Amino acid sequence: MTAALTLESVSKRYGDFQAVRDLSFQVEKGQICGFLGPNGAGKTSTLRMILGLQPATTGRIEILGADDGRKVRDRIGFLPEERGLYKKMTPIDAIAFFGALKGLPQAEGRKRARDLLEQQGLGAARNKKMKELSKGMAQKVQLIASVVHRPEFVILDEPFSGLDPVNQQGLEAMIRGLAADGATVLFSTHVMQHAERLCDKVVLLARGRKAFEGTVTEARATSPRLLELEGEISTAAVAALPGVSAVEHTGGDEVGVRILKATLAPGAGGQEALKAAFLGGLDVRRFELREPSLHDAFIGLTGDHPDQDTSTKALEAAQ
Ligand SMILES: Nc1ncnc2c1ncn2[C@@H]1O[C@H](COP(=O)(O)OP(=O)(O)OP(=O)(O)O)[C@@H](O)[C@H]1O
Repeated sequence: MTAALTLESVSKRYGDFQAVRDLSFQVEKGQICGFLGPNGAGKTSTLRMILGLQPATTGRIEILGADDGRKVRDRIGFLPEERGLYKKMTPIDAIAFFGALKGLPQAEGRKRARDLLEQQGLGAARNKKMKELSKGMAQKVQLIASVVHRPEFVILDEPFSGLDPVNQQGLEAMIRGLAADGATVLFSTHVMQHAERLCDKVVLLARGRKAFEGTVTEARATSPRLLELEGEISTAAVAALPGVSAVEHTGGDEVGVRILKATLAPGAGGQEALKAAFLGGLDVRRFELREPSLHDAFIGLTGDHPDQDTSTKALEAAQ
C-alpha cells in the first residue's frame, strides 16, 4: 500500500499551550480515515497543519508526496469547520467559483456542479440563492464545492455537525462515493457512530496525543465485552463465573430479580460464563452479550468521553 499522508512526531504549540504532541500516523491511498477526539483534542490544529495553513512546531508531514500541503493544494479538497458560502450566490455559481479557485475552467465547473447537484437530489435548488437553502442542503453544496475539482485527497473537518439524521446519512453516502471514485478521505468527528460505519481506519486523539491507530474492529477489541444478566442471582455467583472480571448491579430489586452487568476478561467470549451459569443452576431469566462499541473503546483508551471538551479552557472552567 502507498501512503497518501504521513505524519511523523508532529507537535503544535500556541504560546505556552501544547495543542498537539508527538503525533504520528499514516493514511493509505484510497482509505477513509476517521480522525476522532473530543472538542479541543487538537483535530482542527492537525488538519490545518496537514493543509499547510499553519506550520507544525516540530515534526514532519508528507501529503501526496509533498512536504507542504500548499504545494499540492489543487489536488486536495477541504471542507472547513466554519461553514458559509456567499449567501446571494446560487449553488451552481458557488460550486463553480470554488472549482475555479482550484484551476477548474468555469464552464466545466458549472457542468459538474449541475451533475453533482442532481446526483445529490438538489437539482431543483440549483438556481435558488444559498440563503434560501436549508442547513443540510447548504452543507451538501459546500461539500460539493470542496470536491468539484475531483481532488485525490479530501479533508473534512466535522462534516456531520449540525445535520439531521437523514442529511447525515446522505453525507455518509457522499463520502463513500468519493472513496469509491478513488479519493483518500480524512474526516474529523467527535461522533463515533459515523466513524464506526464509514472508516477503514481510525486515529483517536485525546488531549493532543494519539491514543489509538488502527481499524474499527481493532479499536473495539481493546474494550472488554459485557454480559448483562437478569434473574434471582447474586453478584458473588456471577463474579465466580469463568471469564468474568467484574460485576456491577445495574437494576432490579436487591432481594428478588436483579440486573447485573458483568465485564468479561480480555479474550473471553461469554459462552463459558453462560454455560457455567446454566450448569450451576443459576436463575438466569435473560442474558445479553454486548459487543463493545467504538464509543466504549474510546472511553477505555483515553479515559475521556468523546463528547467532552478537553481543551484547557474547558478544564479550567470546570475547576
Ligand atoms: N490559534 C490558536 N491559539 C491558541 N490556542 C489555540 C488556537 N487554535 C486552537 N487552540 C487551542 O488548541 C486546542 C486544540 O484545538 P483544536 O481546534 O485543534 O481542537 P479540535 O479537536 O479540533 O476541537 P473542536 O472539535 O472543538 O474544533 C484547544 O484547546 C484550542 O483552544
